[in-house]
Amino acid sequence: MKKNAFVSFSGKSPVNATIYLTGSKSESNRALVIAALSNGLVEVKNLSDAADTVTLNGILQKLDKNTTSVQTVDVGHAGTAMRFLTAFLSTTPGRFLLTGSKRMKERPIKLLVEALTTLGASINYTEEEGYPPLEINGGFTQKTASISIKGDVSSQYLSALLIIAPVLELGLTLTIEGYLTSRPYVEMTLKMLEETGITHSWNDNIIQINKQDHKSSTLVVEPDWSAASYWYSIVALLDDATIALPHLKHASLQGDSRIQSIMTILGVSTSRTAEGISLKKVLPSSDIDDILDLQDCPDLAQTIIVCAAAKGLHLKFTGLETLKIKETNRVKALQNELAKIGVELVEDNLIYTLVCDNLHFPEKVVFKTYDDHRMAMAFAPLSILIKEIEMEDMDVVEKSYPDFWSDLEKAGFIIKS
Ligand SMILES: O=C(O)C1=C[C@@H](OP(=O)(O)O)[C@@H](O)[C@H](O)C1
Ligand SMILES: C=C(OP(=O)(O)O)C(=O)O
Repeated sequence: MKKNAFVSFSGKSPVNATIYLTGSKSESNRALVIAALSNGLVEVKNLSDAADTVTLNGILQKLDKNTTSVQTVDVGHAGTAMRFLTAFLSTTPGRFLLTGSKRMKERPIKLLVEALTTLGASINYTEEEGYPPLEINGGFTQKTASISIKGDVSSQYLSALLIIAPVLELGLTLTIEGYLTSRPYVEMTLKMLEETGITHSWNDNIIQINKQDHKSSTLVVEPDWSAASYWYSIVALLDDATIALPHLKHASLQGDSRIQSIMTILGVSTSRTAEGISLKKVLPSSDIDDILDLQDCPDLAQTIIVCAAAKGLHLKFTGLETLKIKETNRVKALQNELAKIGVELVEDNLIYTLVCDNLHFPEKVVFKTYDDHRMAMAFAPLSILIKEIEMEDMDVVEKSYPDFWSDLEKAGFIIKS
């Protein structure tokens, strides 16, 4: 049963809180699949509590290597798990039906399936062509090392292919066609592979990985920068606040650490401390780019757009194309919910502009979350400005940040369900 959260802010200022964020979902999901392919050589520490990671871990633990019957693998809403498992199961002897939630069946996977099929994998669609569920006959004889894939739909396809590359008999030569979206996630994949001894070359648009063994190593997952972004929004909307985020790394594997520089324009300064990172409310920097390009960090888009809207900033954004194929169509979801505070997000030729002339904060707003954790977490900070928010389906946050609501309580928010 879905339950709603009633969120308000105590008004107590200044806010001083220390928040221990869970591990990065992206790093955790890579670590799990790399470890599963490493013949027991790679160990993983500090796994995320994110439901997507718990789901992927459960699936990998439960796989039966000795059965010839079809194993049904259900990833729910977990996009990275779907993409990584499509590649992983293709290399794993056995028969699998890889499926997910209703929304997962609307999230495209054709480019990845085509790339794997070119390598030699056996994958069929059981419902709509180009979308999960997939029927996978795992453990293929590789036909070629060379494949190419469009880079502008989802970087997860590339990461999925790169993670299995070291165990492919002929290795992998991956040509990226066109623009590479979410590029830092591909860099994260390669860096984590490097930590486990896997070497690669990346020249122009070609990434090459030879067949090679992982080395005995430990992948230690960093705290989640996407989760940290909601704390930046909270600090930006408060009059006076200091938030400590222990163990968070300034120089991170995660591209979402870019929130540090972006949030200077919304009035949050970041400092490095002996423990990790500390956020403080400051005067906003006036050094604003004409257009903020979010292609490298799509998961920050909702945080930044909602926070900027609440501050009445007429900012412009590009790089939002991939938002339409995530947990929901995030552009539409943002447009619908921002309208409730009088803000429009207007698209013109792939440039999105916040129009805040009618910005207002009603006494109470009910926000919908569209089965999207980031909708709930991006809009919750508005309870600093709106007397009461009713957030639909509060447990949606479990996908990446299960402690979100209890962490808010530590900073003076009041959460009732
Ligand atoms: O590889 C990853 O861990 C991710 C890549 C991004 O997806 P796209 O590459 O589809 O933009 C991001 O939005 C997602 O939350 C996690
Ligand atoms: C898009 C996301 O996740 P995924 O694609 O893994 O479902 C996300 O966490 O914002």
